[in-house]
Amino acid sequence: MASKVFVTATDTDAGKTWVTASVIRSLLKEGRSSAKALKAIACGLDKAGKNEDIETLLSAQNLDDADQISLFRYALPAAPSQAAAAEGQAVDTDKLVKWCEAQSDDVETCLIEGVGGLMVPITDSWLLSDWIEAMPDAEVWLVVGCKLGAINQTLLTLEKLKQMGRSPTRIFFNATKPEQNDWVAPTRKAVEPFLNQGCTIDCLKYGETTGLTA
Ligand SMILES: Nc1ncnc2c1ncn2[C@@H]1O[C@H](COP(=O)(O)OP(=O)(O)OP(=O)(O)O)[C@@H](O)[C@H]1O
Ligand SMILES: C[C@H](N)[C@H](N)CCCCCC(=O)O
Ligand SMILES: [Mg+2]
Repeated sequence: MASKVFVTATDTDAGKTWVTASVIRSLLKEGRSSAKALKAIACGLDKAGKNEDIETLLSAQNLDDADQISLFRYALPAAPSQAAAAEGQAVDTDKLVKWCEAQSDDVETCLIEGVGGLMVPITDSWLLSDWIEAMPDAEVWLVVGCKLGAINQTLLTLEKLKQMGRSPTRIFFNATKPEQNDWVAPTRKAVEPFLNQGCTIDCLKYGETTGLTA
């Protein structure tokens, strides 16, 4: 398994945190303690100042301090450019990339969960795709939230990743709700002919986790 993996998706709520938590649990259970999962930018805090993704990933790693896995946190559940602006701030993208690289240097395997999908603005002039480009040695994994419309979202995402020279090494066809289970196979069937050679395919129905570690 690559030392650095960037987990992106077709959209927000596709299952990035679900997949990332599932994989980090497997890695740590195997005794590979030098693995870490990050949610570097989190948007959406509850009244106690907690973010759901961060809590899920902390719990999967038996950690308790948000600062261990997260750098920028904003209250508004929106794109980072907007969530930061609502607090009179902007994401410092240099700091973000340097922090992710430094975190990755400390461990054998580092999973980095993105935010929403590939074209989400991190700032008004820097997209999530720019974040991936700034981390050229990270593998890209793509999580597909299977539903009507996901085929188009997936092919657009694959096209952009191909243009970037960063086609995914692994794709997850995921159901985030029981009623999405029936969309997993048809979405996979339509997308598979367009996948780059060597891309590993995983299908996760609602409630299923992945034991994958490599
Ligand atoms: N295979 C699955 N089985 C059961 N629940 C799932 C599955 N995948 C995702 N979910 C649930 O669906 C919701 C959305 O998934 P998740 O939070 O992982 O999406 P995300 O891509 O990380 O979204 P965001 O863009 O907000 O980070 C969560 O409540 C999660 O627990
Ligand atoms: C708040 C949410 N859960 C994510 N963290 C942010 C998703 C931003 C999506 C923006 C968009 O694509 O319109
Ligand atoms: Mg998430």
